[in-house]
Amino acid sequence: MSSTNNNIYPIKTKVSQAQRQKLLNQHATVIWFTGLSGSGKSTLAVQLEAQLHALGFKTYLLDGDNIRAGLNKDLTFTDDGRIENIRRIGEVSKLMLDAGVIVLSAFISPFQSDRTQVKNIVGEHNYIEVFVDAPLSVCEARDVKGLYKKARAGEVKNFTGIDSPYEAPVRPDIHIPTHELSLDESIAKLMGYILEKIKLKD
Ligand SMILES: Nc1ncnc2c1ncn2[C@@H]1O[C@H](COP(=O)(O)OS(=O)(=O)O)[C@@H](OP(=O)(O)O)[C@H]1O
Ligand SMILES: Nc1ncnc2c1ncn2[C@@H]1O[C@H](COP(=O)(O)OP(=O)(O)O)[C@@H](O)[C@H]1O
Repeated sequence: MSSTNNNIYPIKTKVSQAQRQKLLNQHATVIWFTGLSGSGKSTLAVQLEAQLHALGFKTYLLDGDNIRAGLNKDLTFTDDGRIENIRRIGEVSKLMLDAGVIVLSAFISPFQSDRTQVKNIVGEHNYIEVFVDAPLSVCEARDVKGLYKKARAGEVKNFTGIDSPYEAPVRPDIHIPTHELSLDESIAKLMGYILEKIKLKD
């Protein structure tokens, strides 16, 4: 018997991912929302999940604030904290894909290399990247949680767009400029792209 890594011996299940997908009648996919704080990731992910669920798809939404309140509450907003945050969410997303689920992941995920790593972890045919795009000035004016104000006052450190970087995706699968599109228009654009991809093909 050979070990893959330090005496770890993964078991093989009797039920395959293909069988789980068939039971759920969907192509398990990760829909990855990336963008500045206040760009609209959570709003879009919540609405999209509701619409997909209403159509009978089995979904689960992973959202930055929720995950950082539990699984990842040990992590900070330093570069290293964010890198580990996204690595873990990539692995969680992979487990959920294995379960056959449509995963909506809404994280700032500011670094291109981390998003590429997630794509590699879950497989590029199972990954749809959504760039939720609004200029920093618009996100700051929205200031949904008052965090930009705190960051400008120096009360919150390492805030994305202020004193921590955001690397915009160069070739996202979908680009949603939320300062130009209404929520309904944004959801229509997302549905138009995603519905075909998550249908199970024979
Ligand atoms: N320093 C700093 N920078 C950015 N965001 C901050 C920070 N501190 C707290 N918050 C809150 O955490 C949410 C972002 O968490 P994420 O896990 O998505 O961030 S990351 O992907 O690890 O960069 C983010 O949620 P969104 O506004 O929905 O993006 C904030 O509510
Ligand atoms: N097209 C749009 N899509 C998503 N949110 C929008 C859009 N237009 C305006 N907004 C507003 O922008 C804000 C985005 O906040 P939120 O979803 O919490 O962003 P994030 O999760 O990226 O931090 C909300 O107040 C939302 O109503």
